[in-house]
Amino acid sequence: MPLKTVICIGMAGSGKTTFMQRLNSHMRSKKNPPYVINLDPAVLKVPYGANIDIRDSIKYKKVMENYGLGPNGAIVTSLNLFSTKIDQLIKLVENKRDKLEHCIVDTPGQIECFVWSASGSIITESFASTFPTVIAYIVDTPRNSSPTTFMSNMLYACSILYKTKLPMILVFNKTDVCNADFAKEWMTDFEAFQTALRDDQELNGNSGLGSGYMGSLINSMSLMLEEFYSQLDMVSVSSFTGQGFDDFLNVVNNGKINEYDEYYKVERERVLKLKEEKEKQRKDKSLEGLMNDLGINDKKKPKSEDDSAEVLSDLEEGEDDGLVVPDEFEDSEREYTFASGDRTQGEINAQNAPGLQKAYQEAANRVGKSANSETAENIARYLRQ
Ligand SMILES: Nc1nc2c(ncn2[C@@H]2O[C@H](COP(=O)(O)OP(=O)(O)OP(=O)(O)O)[C@@H](O)[C@H]2O)c(=O)[nH]1
Repeated sequence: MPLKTVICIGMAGSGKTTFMQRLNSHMRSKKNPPYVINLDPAVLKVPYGANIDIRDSIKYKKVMENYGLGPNGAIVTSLNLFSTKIDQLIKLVENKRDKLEHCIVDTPGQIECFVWSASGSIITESFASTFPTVIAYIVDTPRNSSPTTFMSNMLYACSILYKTKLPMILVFNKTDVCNADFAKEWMTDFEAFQTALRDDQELNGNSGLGSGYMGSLINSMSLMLEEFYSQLDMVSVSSFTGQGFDDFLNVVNNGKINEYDEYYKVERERVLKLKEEKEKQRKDKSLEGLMNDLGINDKKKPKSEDDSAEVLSDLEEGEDDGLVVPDEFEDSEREYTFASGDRTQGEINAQNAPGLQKAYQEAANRVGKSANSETAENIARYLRQ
């Protein structure tokens, strides 16, 4: 059995962490322990034993202080910093490929920080391109018993499904408090949802969310979402009592993983190939532009030889051009860093020059330019400036 990844996503307070805790203990009780990852940098306490915890490498409060950020900005920045290490994380999980069957991942409560950030996409993509991956979208059942809240949550889930292009399981949590049968009915019977919306309108009058523009918007949305519902599996669970976790595992292992292999993997490979080709074209183009700028592209003559237009400047010779000269102490180290000398920190400095030179020499060779080491050195010097 290949190792599968389950990424838990859900609105703040939907019970992701409690769900992770219960899933972990449920799997352990079946003698099938998972590999557990926490990607929420802001959580104070993780109630399950995590094999990898983002908080070990990123100090969320320090990120806030050092970068002068608010809580959400700091979550995104923490994820950005962490995503530079994603290949190492994937390698660690890959080492468990033959020993474990599942890897479960908790994500930040501020759903948009993960789902709509570049780093969230990088992390999700990295998992999905290495292991069969499903999204467990956790829904707070009692809070979604109003048709308008339910619809808003489903729209969010829909956007995540189409963005990640990964199989999704809707997990209606907290069913010890409120049964999720109503949700099942709304998802399968359009008339039932319309009736609930009408009832809500009658109950709350014009002040309710189910009335006016919102009401008619939700009405139309519910028609549109029929297609979305048909692509989903739904389970109801209680992270408190453990009810429904066998069903959840059954859907992960037998239903959604097959879907991943049949449809998503093929689609993913096609998209990745397309992306690679586009990226290669973009790199070739920007390298050519760079060569042109430096006047070393033999396809084009240097500008000064054939350009009739002159570049005008208001500056007298020797006049200050306003460029800021860096302070001597400006390159002092930040307090918060990853391992020293790591290029992923995002600093391209003078020490990286030999590496840069080599990389650009190779790049120049790849695009068939007659680049010699002097050319590459020029490029490196240009970039350093
Ligand atoms: N009754 C009941 N309460 C639950 C259940 N699961 C979680 N809760 C409660 O819901 C609240 C939020 O749970 P968390 O697990 O912290 O939710 P979360 O989605 O991880 O929260 P954030 O990461 O902060 O967004 C807590 O008070 C939990 O005790 C459940 O199955 N039943």
